[in-house]
Amino acid sequence: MKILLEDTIPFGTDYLNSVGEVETYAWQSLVPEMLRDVDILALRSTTKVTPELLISASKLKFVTTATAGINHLDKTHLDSVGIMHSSAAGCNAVAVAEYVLSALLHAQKAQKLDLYNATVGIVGAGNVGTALSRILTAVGIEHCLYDPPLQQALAGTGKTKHNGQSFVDLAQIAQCDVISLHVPFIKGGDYPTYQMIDKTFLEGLTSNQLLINACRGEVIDEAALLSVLQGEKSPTVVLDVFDNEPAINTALFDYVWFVTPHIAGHSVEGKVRGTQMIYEQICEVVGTAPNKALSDFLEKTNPIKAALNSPEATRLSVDDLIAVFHNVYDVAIDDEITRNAFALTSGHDETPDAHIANTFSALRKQYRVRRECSAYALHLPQNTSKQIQNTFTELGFQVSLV
Ligand SMILES: NC(=O)c1ccc[n+]([C@@H]2O[C@H](COP(=O)([O-])OP(=O)(O)OC[C@H]3O[C@@H](n4cnc5c(N)ncnc54)[C@H](O)[C@@H]3O)[C@@H](O)[C@H]2O)c1
Ligand SMILES: O=C(O)[C@H](O)[C@H](O)COP(=O)(O)O
Repeated sequence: MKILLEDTIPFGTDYLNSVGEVETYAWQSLVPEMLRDVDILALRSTTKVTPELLISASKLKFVTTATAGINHLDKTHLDSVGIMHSSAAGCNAVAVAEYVLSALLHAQKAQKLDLYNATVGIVGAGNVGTALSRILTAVGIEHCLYDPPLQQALAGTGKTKHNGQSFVDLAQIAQCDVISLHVPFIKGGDYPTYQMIDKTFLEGLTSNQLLINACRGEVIDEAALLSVLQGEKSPTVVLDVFDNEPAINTALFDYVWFVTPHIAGHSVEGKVRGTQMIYEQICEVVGTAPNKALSDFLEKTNPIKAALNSPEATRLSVDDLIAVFHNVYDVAIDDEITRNAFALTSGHDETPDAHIANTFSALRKQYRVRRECSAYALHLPQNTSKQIQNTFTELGFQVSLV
């Protein structure tokens, strides 16, 4: 069984070399001829699986992506030619939720938000939306959900809430202090998401609101966003994703608070979990039992020793949360790296458009090592209250008192 893997899949060969004859291809080098004798193809989101790519793939029986998003797979075509397909649903949900938490903590620090009195509107309550809801519940931040397909599916089973949270409509989401987008990019059908955050929605926002997009750029009408951002009552905006990646519109950078190059889900855990998931799927297709685990591939981290200002309080203070959590992930670091990379305009011989696309892609490919809360042992003072210990445990830390 020949398995062709994109070289962006961490530990792909280590996971799969006992399952079949593994070959890798360099990122962005895949052409139809390379698929002539391939049975299984595994890739990530920047490789588009189109009818043209598959023209010679007569043996191909399974395509899988080590990512949550699947809009790069032409599912209609795969179904029509009988090629099975799958994805790593939920692999990086926690990473994205941690990205959003970091943005919220910065908003509190910058006095853009009173976090413990704010409401977060989560658009899309799937794996990422649910992971974010869990984090917000752990920290005690009010939130609500907008997800008509899920709401309808749950209504069929007599449920009106998801994860204990209520559903609202899009008009109510538009009133929230924070709006965080976590839907797939879907064109057409009953619940399209293409530009669902449209001109009218954007023009209704005020300077007291924070809009975060870490799902897909196409979900926002980006031209309308730029025009609103250039206006008087522009909301604060955090963008991890853009229209037309990697050839993005960098004019947005001057108006957006934090910009990052589509890395919200790029924790080590998020990526390796993706590999673990596609490994298990491929084992099933091949008919072999998986015998490798995530823990075989994840290295240990150094512990974090937290000196809390108010360890005995019954509620974790935002300052103490910031002091601990920004050891794990700080979106401002990625914003700075991104802006610095795009600021280097000389020393290359590319056209401006090619320079933007290459810079965006390079930032993603060379992304730093970033771990999730679950990778860290957190040492708290002996007098830390049970409530604060629980909050950190629910955030994923391995908590102990020292
Ligand atoms: N920036 C990143 O690094 C990153 C990482 C992971 C995922 N993503 C993106 O985020 C998306 C969501 O990820 P996920 O893992 O939660 O996916 P998911 O499939 O688990 O959840 C998506 C949710 O959106 C809901 N939904 C679909 N259409 C909707 C609509 N019109 N209005 C409201 N809700 C709708 C679905 O019912 C579902 O509950 C992915 O498809 C991917 O494009 C980005
Ligand atoms: O859909 C996803 O899982 C995310 O957008 C993910 O970050 C994509 O990562 P990529 O394949 O582009 O490295």
